[in-house]
Order: sequence, then structure tokens, then C-alpha cells
Amino acid sequence: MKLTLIGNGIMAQSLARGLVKNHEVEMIGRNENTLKTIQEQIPQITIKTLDDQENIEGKNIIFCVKPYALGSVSTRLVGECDILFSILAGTKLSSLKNQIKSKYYVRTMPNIAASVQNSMTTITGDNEAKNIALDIFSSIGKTLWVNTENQLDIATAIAGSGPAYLALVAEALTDGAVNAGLERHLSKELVQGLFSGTASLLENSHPAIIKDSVMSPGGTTAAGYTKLEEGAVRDSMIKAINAAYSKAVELGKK
Ligand SMILES: NC(=O)C1=CN([C@@H]2O[C@H](COP(=O)(O)OP(=O)(O)OC[C@H]3O[C@@H](n4cnc5c(N)ncnc54)[C@H](O)[C@@H]3O)[C@@H](O)[C@H]2O)C=CC1
Ligand SMILES: O=C(O)[C@@H]1CCC=N1
Repeated sequence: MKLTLIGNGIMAQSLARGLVKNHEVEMIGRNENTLKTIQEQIPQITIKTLDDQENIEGKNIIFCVKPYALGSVSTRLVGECDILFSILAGTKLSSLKNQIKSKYYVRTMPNIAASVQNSMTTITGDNEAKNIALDIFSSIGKTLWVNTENQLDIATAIAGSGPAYLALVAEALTDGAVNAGLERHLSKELVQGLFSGTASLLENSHPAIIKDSVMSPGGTTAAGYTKLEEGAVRDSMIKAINAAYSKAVELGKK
């Protein structure tokens, strides 16, 4: 299947890197030089600059611009596409329907790990396009179909924004090891291994069980864990997800 990405930013490039393995990929952007540089890095894609009257008739579009650019880009699109897949945070299906003509509409929320084919992508929209959507986004990682846009907005907070939150934890742990006296390159390697091993454990174990099985009475883990509770890490995580979700809802009202 041929897929047309509109936008050439971080996410369009991440998606393209994964999608080229199984699909024909066209990338439409504003700047020819930027597109050429991207094509040098992902030679399988075809590139095209956005026309003032860009014909999308019969195409399968993955819309990858910033939410605020929906209005200005959509006025340049003519014709009716087959399926419009949007990755825009917060932007409602109703808003897409008002501004871009398509047979079917799908909202998706991938994450930056699409670039290494390990995205966690949440999807909702027209049921007629469900199987195609799951098939396309499965080629860049795991997928989860949900039935409401509200669920997708919550998924945006956790799986869309989540890499930034986990990256913060990874960076902080690394700094902690450096603070304790370990060389940075060794600290970094340890944290990479830690994340990968813990991700494997999480496939089959509840987080609380993992925590309980690590924490010995009066041991090192308990000593460190107390500090995390003092720093309200759990409370901060819950508040972060709530704030990101509220922002997605707010973007949807614009
Ligand atoms: N960065 C991330 O981790 C994720 C981002 N998203 C969503 O992906 C979308 C793109 O985000 P990024 O790739 O991070 O942003 P970016 O800034 O890297 O890319 C945005 C793209 O939109 C284009 N664009 C902006 N205004 C335009 C206009 N007026 N006319 C034509 N093109 C225009 C830019 O040229 C660029 O190609 C956003 O809607 C965001 O909500 C979704 C999941 C994860
Ligand atoms: O920060 C944002 O708004 C986008 C959506 C999810 C990840 N990045």
C-alpha cells in the first residue's frame, strides 16, 4: 500500500523510517531542501513539495503537521483521500472531517519509537478502516484500538508523551550514578540495560510484584525507594499524565 505523509518533521521521519520496510512511502513537505536531506537518510521514500492545490484524491494520507497547522495546510488540499490517518495530538475527528475530505477518518497516537519500529500506537476512528490501520501501524510496533477519542487523549498522555517522561527518569538515574562516583559512560550503559530488562519483566509481571521481589528488608532498594516517596515521584507521575491529558483535551477545543 502507498502511504503519503504530509509533514516532514520528527514524527513524519520516524514513521517513514519504520513504514518503508513494508510500504511505499511518499513524503510531502514545505521545503525542498529539507525533503532532499531526509531522502538522503531514507532513500526508499519519494518526496514532493506541498502545492497550493495539492491533489489528495484516492491517497492514503498520514497527516503529520502540528495541530495549529491543520487549518493552513488543509486549505491547500483538493480532492477526497481514501483514508485520512491523523497523528495530531488532541485534534478531533470532527475537526478533521470539517477540514479535509476523506472516505474514512482515523486518529492515531504513535510515539517517537516508531523510528526504531517499537512505537506503542493507539488508534480510533471509522471501523471500516480499523483493520488497515492496525496493519499499517503494526509495522512500526505495537498497536491498540480504542473505541473513544477520550481514550485516545489519555493514551496521548501516557504513550505519546511517555518517552519524554521515561527519558527524564533515565537521565536522572544516570546522573545519580555519576553523583555516586561512577563514570558517565558506565552509568549510561547500566541504565540502558536496566530499562531493557525491566521492560521484559513488565511483559509478564505486575509492577508491584517486581518492586516487592526487588526490595529486601532493610536493604538498598528500600533505602532508595523511601527517597522516591519523599520526592513524591508517584504523585508527580500521576499529575504529569493528568496535565498532558488535559492539554490534549484543550487542543481538541481549538
Ligand atoms: N513528537 C512526538 O513524539 C509526537 C508528535 N505527535 C504529533 O505529531 C505532529 C507533528 O509533530 P512533530 O513531528 O513532533 O513536529 P515537527 O515540528 O517536527 O514537525 C511538524 C511538521 O509540520 C510542518 N508544518 C508546520 N506548520 C506547517 C504549515 N503551516 N504548513 C505546512 N507544513 C507545516 C513542518 O514543516 C513539519 O514538517 C503533531 O501534531 C504532534 O501532536 C504525535 C505523537 C508523538
Ligand atoms: O507534545 C506533544 O504535544 C506531542 C504529542 C505526543 C507527543 N508529543
